[in-house]
Amino acid sequence: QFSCVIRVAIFGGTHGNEMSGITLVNLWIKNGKEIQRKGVETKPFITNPRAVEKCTRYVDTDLNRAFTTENLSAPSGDDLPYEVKRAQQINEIFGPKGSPDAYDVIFDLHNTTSNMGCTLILESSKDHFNLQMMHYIKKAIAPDSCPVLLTEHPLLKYSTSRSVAKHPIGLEVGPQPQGVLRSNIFESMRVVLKHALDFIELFNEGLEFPPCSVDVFRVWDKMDYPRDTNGNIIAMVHPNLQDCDWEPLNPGDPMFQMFDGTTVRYEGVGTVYPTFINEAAYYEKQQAFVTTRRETLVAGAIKKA
Ligand SMILES: CC(=O)N[C@@H](CC(=O)O)C(=O)O
Ligand SMILES: [Zn+2]
Repeated sequence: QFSCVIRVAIFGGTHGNEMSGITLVNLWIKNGKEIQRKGVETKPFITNPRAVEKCTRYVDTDLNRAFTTENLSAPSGDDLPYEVKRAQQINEIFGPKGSPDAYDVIFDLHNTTSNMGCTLILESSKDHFNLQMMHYIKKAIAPDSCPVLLTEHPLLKYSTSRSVAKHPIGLEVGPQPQGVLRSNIFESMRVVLKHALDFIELFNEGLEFPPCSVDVFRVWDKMDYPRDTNGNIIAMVHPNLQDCDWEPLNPGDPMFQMFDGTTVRYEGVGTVYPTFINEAAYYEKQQAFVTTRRETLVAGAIKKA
């Protein structure tokens, strides 16, 4: 599965207003010492330079939704949206997606305005390499925590920049406003990446990682803000829910506060764990938060061939 040299890319600026990843990647492009590991080729890369320049999420369309087979196989031309052209270039450099030539690992660095702490995003419950890595990171940063969000879902999964790699990993750290750098958020992203690269080095040196289990939050549903018949938002995230990412939300618990002061309560079946609560970038996606359910995944042993 792994060739001799493990190829790793670190993406910053997939969204041009998420400053931690942009800043770290630019630092590492200047001086890569911190991210060098034995037997590992690590490439720091700014994925959406035009959005970074304008300090905006994207220019034409969301790059982190653009890596569909349809986009990647579209005949290239000047009329394509900027991010679709960029997705094709990224797929050429780091992919092709789904092929043996693709990069082994891509870390994609994001910030959120939600109070999610340092979240690892996993795209497949069957990715034992990533599960082992996440297990390693969780142990390394304890007693601090680092929740794993599993985005595997028949309808809600999206085509990310990192998905061109064999093992895609999203790193989502918040709360941090768009266009702003906060030292605590910046440092926690840096620390998680350090442990991740340490893991890859140990794996590359031939260390065997025994079977383990990893607690994850699996994406369950997306919740929109209450709206009037014209589609205008008529409520806010309820104060009891605001900033309570990863905490249980039970049927009957307050969810939204209408502008007229009344409370909208959660009416689902059973306990869910909301996250991406009040994420600024998701207003345009009609999403106030996502619900997740807790699950324990088992990772088989891994060892480099
Ligand atoms: C706030 C934000 O941009 N979150 C990312 C999550 C991810 O990378 O999977 C996104 O929507 O693309
Ligand atoms: Zn982002």
